[in-house]
Amino acid sequence: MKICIKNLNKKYGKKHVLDNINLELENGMHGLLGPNGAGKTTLMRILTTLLTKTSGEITYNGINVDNKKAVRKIIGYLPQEFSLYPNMSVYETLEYFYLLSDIKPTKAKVLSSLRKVHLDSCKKLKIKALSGGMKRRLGIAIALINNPEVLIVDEPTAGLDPEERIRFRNLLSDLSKDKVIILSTHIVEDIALTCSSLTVIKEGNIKYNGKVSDFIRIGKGKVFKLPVSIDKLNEIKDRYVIVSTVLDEDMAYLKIISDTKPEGAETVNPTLEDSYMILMQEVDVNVIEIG
Ligand SMILES: Nc1ncnc2c1ncn2[C@@H]1O[C@H](COP(=O)(O)OP(=O)(O)OP(=O)(O)O)[C@@H](O)[C@H]1O
Repeated sequence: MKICIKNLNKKYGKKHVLDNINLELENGMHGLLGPNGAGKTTLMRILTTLLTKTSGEITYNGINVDNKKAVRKIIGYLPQEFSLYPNMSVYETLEYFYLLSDIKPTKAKVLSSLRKVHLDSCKKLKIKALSGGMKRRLGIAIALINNPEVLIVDEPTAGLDPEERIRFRNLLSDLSKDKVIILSTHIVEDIALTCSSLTVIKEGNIKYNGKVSDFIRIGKGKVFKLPVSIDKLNEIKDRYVIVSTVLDEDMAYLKIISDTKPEGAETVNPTLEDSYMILMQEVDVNVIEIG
């Protein structure tokens, strides 16, 4: 599968929300990252045919996005919010969505769908008894009913506990072998651990598109560990972008971003988050107190 996006624009009235987006996406896990209001959901909703573009062209192996009926057959979408009937069981819910998709829900098909998302042992549970992670895995099973070649997931791990996040990430990685998966998230770690390529959007413009490994190199030679005494902290805050602060007695152990190496600092390998911070030039101080 190859998705080609050419000169895509979306305006709400005079507001230019997507500004001449050009992208090519192939099979594998593709991350979509950007601050609130960057245009990620708008882009995903246009890709799923739920929203019409203002101008530009999108094709899926040559099939134009304007051909909604054909495109909907090849796309599965897990939106940020979705509702299910609380008193239906997991099995009944999936059966119901099979019917909505005009596919006969044989027992073998429904059970195979549940197995894919590791919910076969919970088939009798009512929706209201599911955890957030189980509900989202069921959402994936629903999105996969048509065996889509493209799967688009919006913030799937927000609010999940670490165990469910890991399980969900592994599920997406397994599915990405023969699909294009577009994963939009604010959780940079999810992208670092699952995606091979990445698009960063800010204010409707693409700031980066390419391999995750190349993106991380943006931060090479610009990220440092710097121990300072707590009384010098304010002075340092004015001079550098601080990505994390660990306080221990009268010392602060900082991770900072700087174009040049400050005195007393140690150069460290950048993470995806550090490189993202450099690209965005936004400060998000993370204070962990010890003792
Ligand atoms: N229906 C609408 N009418 C007018 N403006 C809209 C509409 N939907 C979204 N916007 C605006 O478009 C911009 C992009 O919104 P979008 O939801 O695509 O961003 P996002 O990157 O998904 O943000 P978030 O990470 O917060 O979900 C925002 O400025 C938003 O206010």
